[in-house]
Amino acid sequence: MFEQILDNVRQRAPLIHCITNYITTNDCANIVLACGASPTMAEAEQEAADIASVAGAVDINIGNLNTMTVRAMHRAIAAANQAGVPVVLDPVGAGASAYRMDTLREFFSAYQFAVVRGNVSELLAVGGAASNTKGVDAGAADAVTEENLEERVAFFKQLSASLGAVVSVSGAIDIIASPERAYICRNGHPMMSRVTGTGCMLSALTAAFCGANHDQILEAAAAATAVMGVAGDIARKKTEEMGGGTGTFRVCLMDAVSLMDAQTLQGGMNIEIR
Ligand SMILES: Nc1ncnc2c1ncn2[C@@H]1O[C@H](COP(=O)(O)OP(=O)(O)OP(=O)(O)O)[C@@H](O)[C@H]1O
Ligand SMILES: Cc1ncsc1CCO
Ligand SMILES: [Mg+2]
Repeated sequence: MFEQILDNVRQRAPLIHCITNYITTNDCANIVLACGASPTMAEAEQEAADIASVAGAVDINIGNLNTMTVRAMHRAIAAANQAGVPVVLDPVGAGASAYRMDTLREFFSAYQFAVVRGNVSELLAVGGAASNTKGVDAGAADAVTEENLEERVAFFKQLSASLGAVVSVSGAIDIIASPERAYICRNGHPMMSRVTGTGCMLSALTAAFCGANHDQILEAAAAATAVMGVAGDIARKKTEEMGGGTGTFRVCLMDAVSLMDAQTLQGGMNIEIR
């Protein structure tokens, strides 16, 4: 099924409108291209609605907010909701500041999101639980482990129900939850958290996958996570062979997403459903 979802991205090449942070915007544009979709980064409030309303999906990332981009985000999300375009929200740094939490609260009260995708500390904060977020990074104490997996899956299924959105949580163990069903993904490598923006890239990738698969949002979000995880495994191996560090790894990760095919995905992914 994930192979078909990937194939749809390549065949349909959806336009993905991203309003993201300037730290990782180039990586987000490149990962969208790498998977076969077509990115446009546009954050002027004057044009946000025009672009969002004709996109296959919209990616909203609150990593580095300012008054102007928040205004553009409101325009883009409202237009996407009006046009039936799925919106992926990355609540970067949720729990780190009142400004981020207030902005998220405004979003959740006014709009509908297809997927809310972030690291575990961010999604604990979104769900109103105690969060140990370290700025934009997940706190070690919040990690999903084999011991707390059952409890976390239940929490994120419930959060999915209350947000009316798929909840996609990244870390060593990824959880992609709807109210009834969750995919658990155990691919990837800790080196992924030593490169900035792998989560931002995963959100952009999730938007690309949703943009080509409007009728299967849960599966599209899980497939995006599986592709990123398998790419992380491949990149780790390549980096090791080259004796490289995090810089090499970043390039290998992009390569692995661009070269991903059905067979590699099928053979590499470690996914379970609960
Ligand atoms: N310890 C780990 N082991 C395996 N994979 C990991 C690990 N940590 C992160 N990943 C993978 O890295 C990607 C990004 O996840 P992470 O939780 O670091 O996102 P993030 O905190 O939102 O990143 P950022 O905000 O820096 O862009 C996901 O594909 C995730 O599966
Ligand atoms: C480092 C950083 N700071 C704000 S956004 C961002 C990119 C990773 O989320
Ligand atoms: Mg993040």
